[in-house]
Amino acid sequence: MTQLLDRFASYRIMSKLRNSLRDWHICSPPYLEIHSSSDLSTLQQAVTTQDLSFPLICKTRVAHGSLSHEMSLIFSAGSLADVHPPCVLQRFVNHGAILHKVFVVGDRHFCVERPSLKNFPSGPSDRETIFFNSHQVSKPESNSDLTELDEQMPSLPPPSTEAVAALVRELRLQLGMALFGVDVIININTHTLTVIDINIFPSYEGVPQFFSSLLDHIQSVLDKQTPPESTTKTTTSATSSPSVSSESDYSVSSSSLHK
Ligand SMILES: O=P(O)(O)O[C@H]1[C@H](O)[C@@H](OP(=O)(O)O)[C@H](OP(=O)(O)O)[C@@H](OP(=O)(O)O)[C@H]1O
Ligand SMILES: Nc1ncnc2c1ncn2[C@@H]1O[C@H](COP(=O)(O)OP(=O)(O)O)[C@@H](O)[C@H]1O
Ligand SMILES: [Mg+2]
Repeated sequence: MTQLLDRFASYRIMSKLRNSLRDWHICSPPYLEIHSSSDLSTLQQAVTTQDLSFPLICKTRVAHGSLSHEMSLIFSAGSLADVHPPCVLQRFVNHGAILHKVFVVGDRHFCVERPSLKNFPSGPSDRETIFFNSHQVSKPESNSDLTELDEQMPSLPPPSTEAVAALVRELRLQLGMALFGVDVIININTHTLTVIDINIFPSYEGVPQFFSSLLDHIQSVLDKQTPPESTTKTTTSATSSPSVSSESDYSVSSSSLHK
């Protein structure tokens, strides 16, 4: 669970998805971990070596808390002086300003559309670094110049239902969690489903079925935990089992309920 608090850890999980989900053409953008401050030329060299093309999006290593949503868009090698380690530099992927939030509750998941960053021309440019807070661009009510497309573009296909289901199945296994969120975008050029973020405590905003799904999930956890003999002794034992408090799935759901 703690791995999702650290973008270095969660991005390693994300980058392995390309192999495990090869048949579904799911990927995550290439990125570079910046552990500590170094001189500009070393950083520029690292970016070139990793074949990271501009623009780049820079995000803090820490993935939760108010400061973790402060990020920047960097358009040239000279502007790499604007990064503040520890952080990740990730290739910016044009996606038509649409974010798909996938909210997972046990065996079920729900997709909700959100606003997102607009497209930017590929390749380096002399544009100044743009500093922004992700809550300005990807909350349901976000209304920012950064999410207004500068050009008309054909609408993108929604993410494939089967590919999203495969992604959720794989992440559930890898994370060993039943309550989490995944942010995905569709690359406007390749239509590839691209994973950009995994969230430990998503809001489930826009999912009216959340509470009933959560109850179903808790019930299924309890059903799996109840020893077979006790089910025959009393019909109420499944809902009163005290052992549930040590179940990690339940701890997570409990925290989510308190958000
Ligand atoms: O990192 P912390 O400070 O815990 O902030 C969280 C994350 O930003 C969540 O996802 P993301 O990182 O993708 O923005 C977000 O959920 P949603 O984006 O799903 O709404 C939560 O929104 P609220 O639960 O609404 O506060 C927000 O509290
Ligand atoms: N690689 C990327 N390419 C394009 N847009 C991105 C990329 N990564 C993030 N974004 C945009 O930035 C927003 C915040 O990034 P995200 O990694 O989800 O951070 P947070 O933890 O703040 O939610 C996303 O909702 C999306 O609009
Ligand atoms: Mg996010």
